Amino acid sequence: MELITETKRDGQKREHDHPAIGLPVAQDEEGISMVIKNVCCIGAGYVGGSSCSVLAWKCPDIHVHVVDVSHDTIKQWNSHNLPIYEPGLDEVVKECRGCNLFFSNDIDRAVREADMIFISVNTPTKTYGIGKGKAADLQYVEVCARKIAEVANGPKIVVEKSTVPIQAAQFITHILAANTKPGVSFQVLSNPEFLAEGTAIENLVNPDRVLIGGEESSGGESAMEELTWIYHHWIPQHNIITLSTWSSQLTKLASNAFLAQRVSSINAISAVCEAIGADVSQVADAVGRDSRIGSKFLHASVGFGGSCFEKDLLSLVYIAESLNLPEVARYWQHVNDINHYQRTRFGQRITASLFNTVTDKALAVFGFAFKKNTGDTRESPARCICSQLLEEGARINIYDPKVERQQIMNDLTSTKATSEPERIQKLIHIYTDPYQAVIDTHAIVILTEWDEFKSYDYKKMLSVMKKPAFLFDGRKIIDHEAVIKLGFNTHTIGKKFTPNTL
Ligand SMILES: NC(=O)c1ccc[n+]([C@@H]2O[C@H](COP(=O)([O-])OP(=O)(O)OC[C@H]3O[C@@H](n4cnc5c(N)ncnc54)[C@H](O)[C@@H]3O)[C@@H](O)[C@H]2O)c1
Ligand SMILES: O=c1ccn([C@@H]2O[C@H](COP(=O)(O)OP(=O)(O)O[C@H]3O[C@H](CO)[C@@H](O)[C@H](O)[C@H]3O)[C@@H](O)[C@H]2O)c(=O)[nH]1
Repeated sequence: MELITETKRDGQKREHDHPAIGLPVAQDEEGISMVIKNVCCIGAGYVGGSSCSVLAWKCPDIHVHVVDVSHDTIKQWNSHNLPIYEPGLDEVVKECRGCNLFFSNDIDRAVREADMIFISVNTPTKTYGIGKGKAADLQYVEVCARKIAEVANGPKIVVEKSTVPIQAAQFITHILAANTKPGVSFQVLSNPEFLAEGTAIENLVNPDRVLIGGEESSGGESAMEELTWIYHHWIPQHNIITLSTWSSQLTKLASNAFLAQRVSSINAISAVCEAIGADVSQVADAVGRDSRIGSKFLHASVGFGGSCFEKDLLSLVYIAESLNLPEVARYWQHVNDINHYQRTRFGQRITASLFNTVTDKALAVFGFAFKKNTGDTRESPARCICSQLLEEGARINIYDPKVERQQIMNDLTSTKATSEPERIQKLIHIYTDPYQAVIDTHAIVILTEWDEFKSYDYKKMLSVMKKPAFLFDGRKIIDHEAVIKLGFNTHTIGKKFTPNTL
């Protein structure tokens, strides 16, 4: 394995390739000795990688070992090119890696050495069998529970960080309890993660709240105290909420459902605005000034994306259906349905505005990630809208500052996206320069809210485009008056189109 040399917080240059052991006993503020904290995290994805990097950074007295089944992912965590893009993450990893933060594939060793084990593996929507298309797939969580049961050699606190349906902690507890050996005991806690991609480091350093759910027993309470002690290194007590396991798990799903519901609510209003001639930005601003409502998550858009909102909404729908609460299930299902409606509506508006056909027309697409400041394309509205346009025969020139070319190609030509991958592939061109991407196109379509899109020279772009030139702002980030003055026919969410007569 390649050795990395990095300058650490003590100013020393160090090389490393494997986890160190034998860190000193930790002490809290009063100088009371706490148990040695060897923390292990199973799953080196967005959540495991970022949250444990911050944990190592804020707790130099804790040894943090992040493990994963994927060799490629771990190789990247141990390189200068991390597997995920998050503002600020590189700096945190650089400072701690090789000191008290380690990444490896040695899951057995990490579990054995840890006194606290975070489970941060993926919990996608099931694509098969019972609950297909709605229920969370817990197979990876179960594999972790069984692995911990198999190799644990002493008392362990198991912390479920993945987003899971209620009752998941019970099934983890059941698997662990059925496999206890002499000298081995387990406590299971729920500690859902609330970071948002693109702002993960900021959210982890200054969280609105941290939830710690556990059992009402002396073992459960002392495990909760241990985890509270870790978070106390940087988070004030009033932001740490202890609650029951079920409340903790349900709060995570409810929080995402509430946020998604706000986006769908304003998007539903945006359709009304377009029909009657009101402006959704004005409505959102005025509605959000009511302090009981607040202004966040009221930005109308092409719809929400990302790996969590849809998945967690569907999981909530499935739970409600399983509990025989069909009205509740329908309510949350509709939040997701409005999201699909919003994406489709925008794609249809593009085709309708371009004289009812986009066949063989070149369109420049700005943005493919599901939101700005991330390279993540999971459930990105751009995937859905591009697929819609490709189905209509449009040629699309895509530019995104962070998404890799291969990722875009995979997303648009996978069997999930199309039944004709070869035809579709020929219609897609990926650009690294937005000014090249617009040459000879009929329209610019903005699908991610990257800040750099606001400051482009649209006059220069217009000069190399076909006329009449169109601009579809699916994120409402451009100065529309300015681009209309330049000569663009400008369409945006939540506002009626006025033909450009200039
Ligand atoms: N991405 C987010 O912004 C976010 C935020 C909050 C909560 N969550 C939740 O956190 C969980 C993880 O999400 P993510 O985005 O980090 O997922 P991810 O897909 O980025 O990472 C999951 C990692 O777990 C690894 N893994 C799977 N099974 C494993 C096993 N048995 N042993 C070792 N490694 C294994 C995978 O290889 C992968 O690297 C999910 O439940 C998600 O809903 C995600
Ligand atoms: O006013 C808004 C706000 C967001 N969005 C879109 O909604 C999606 C989700 O955005 P955001 O919530 O910022 O990003 P995520 O990384 O998906 O984070 C959500 O999902 C995570 C995973 O569960 C949670 O941890 C976070 O708290 C929760 O915000 C993105 O496509 C945004 O563009 C809008 O369209 N309008």
